[in-house]
Amino acid sequence: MKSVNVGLCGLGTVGSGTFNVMQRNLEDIARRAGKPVRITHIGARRDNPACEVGEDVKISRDIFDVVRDPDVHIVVELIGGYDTAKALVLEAISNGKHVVTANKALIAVHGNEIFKAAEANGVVVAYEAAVAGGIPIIKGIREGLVANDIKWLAGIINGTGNFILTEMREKGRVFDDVLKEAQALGYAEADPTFDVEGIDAAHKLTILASIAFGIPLQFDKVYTEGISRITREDVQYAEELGYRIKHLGFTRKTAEGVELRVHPTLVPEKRLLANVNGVLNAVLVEGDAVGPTMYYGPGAGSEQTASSVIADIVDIAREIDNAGNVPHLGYSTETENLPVLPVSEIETAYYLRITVKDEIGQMAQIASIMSENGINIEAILQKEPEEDASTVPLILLTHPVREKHMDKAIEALQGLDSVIKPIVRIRVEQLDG
Ligand SMILES: NC(=O)c1ccc[n+]([C@@H]2O[C@H](COP(=O)([O-])OP(=O)(O)OC[C@H]3O[C@@H](n4cnc5c(N)ncnc54)[C@H](O)[C@@H]3O)[C@@H](O)[C@H]2O)c1
Ligand SMILES: N[C@@H](CCO)C(=O)O
Ligand code: NA
Repeated sequence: MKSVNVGLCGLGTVGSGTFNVMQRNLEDIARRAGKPVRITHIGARRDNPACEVGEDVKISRDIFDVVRDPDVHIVVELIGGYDTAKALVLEAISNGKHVVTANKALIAVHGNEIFKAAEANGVVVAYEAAVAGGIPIIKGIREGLVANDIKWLAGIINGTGNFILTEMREKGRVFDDVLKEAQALGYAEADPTFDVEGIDAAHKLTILASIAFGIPLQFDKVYTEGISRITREDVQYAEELGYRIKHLGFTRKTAEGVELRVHPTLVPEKRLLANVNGVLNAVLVEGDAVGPTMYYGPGAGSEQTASSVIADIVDIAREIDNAGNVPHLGYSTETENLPVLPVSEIETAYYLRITVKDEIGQMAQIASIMSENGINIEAILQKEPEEDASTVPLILLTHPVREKHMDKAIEALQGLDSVIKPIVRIRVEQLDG
């Protein structure tokens, strides 16, 4: 093929970044691809003043005109959301076009169906930009770590959430104020509850677990907790114990099945992951041959994400007549269907914040409930009484325990007369391979 024509659907944050980087680096991109690669058709509801689109590019207000354009070889879906995006991608596939998307919601929820359709039609659906923005993590795992039996991976995979936690810790800012800034910077999802309630991270973890372990995409089985209940006090107490609170996606293969979970996590402050701040993302992957490797970079942003979108476009352009030599989820046959474990069977250490009446004998009662449930305490901090002087926060760090035993202990603790507020629990991961 002499030159490759790209149809761009959606001209928002990522769409405009993709257009501008393609224009700016056109010559280098052509030399790297071995042929000219051009955006020839844009589908957008309105023009974007951030993009100077020349006369040579066709503009359609109906994005479906792009997937029906016989001259377009690669359709780039950057509109986001589930339904229209799914219809658009499936129609592109059935019209024999390759697809590039940044839409993790679409891949995590409808990816199994979409990849099947793509394979049946001999086209590729590429999604590097969908996970960890500009970091080449899909390529890193699916190709770079192909030799390894992957044991586990842990990642900071939502830029907005990490930006919020960082600003709260470093500057003492309040949650809502930082979220507004993340939205203005173009980091947040159209519905920002996807960011702060962990749904976006769960979409990305679904994808990472599938390419790490060769299991089907199973978004509905991810245990998901967001950061919206994290307080400044917990951030501070964690710090006194030598930890940082990070919102992690975590997946591990055990003899019983696969853990798939997204939640705030205490990470020892000396770990690299604990020092990934702002909108930056990082994914730590443990392979049996290579050991731990970490991938670090911008998790969101216009040109940062465009970097991954264009990497996929060039990958396809290089092999356009022979595309598809890397299987969509990295495995060309269905893997043994490893079950996903319920969260009750997962074992982690815990940080607990228990607010008790300031009276004698509390500690003994708490210690005895913990020991009845087989839970060992690693550290206890007794803080100063709170403003009203009648209650004190007790901060406990435990050794690893099955979640179902911790559930029982918390239920018993919560039943004590002296425990007067809901107990806060945050899981702890040492992340030391
Ligand atoms: N913003 C980021 O940093 C980032 C990073 C990685 C992935 N993503 C993903 O990229 C995708 C796009 O995100 P964004 O931040 O660019 O969003 P955005 O809201 O800035 O852009 C989406 C654009 O698509 C347009 N659009 C939506 N439906 C349309 C339709 N039916 N017809 C025509 N135009 C339509 C909107 O008008 C808007 O201009 C999403 O799937 C998002 O999750 C975003
Ligand atoms: N809203 C997402 C965009 C990148 O996927 C984030 O903040 O990480
Ligand atoms: Na990526």
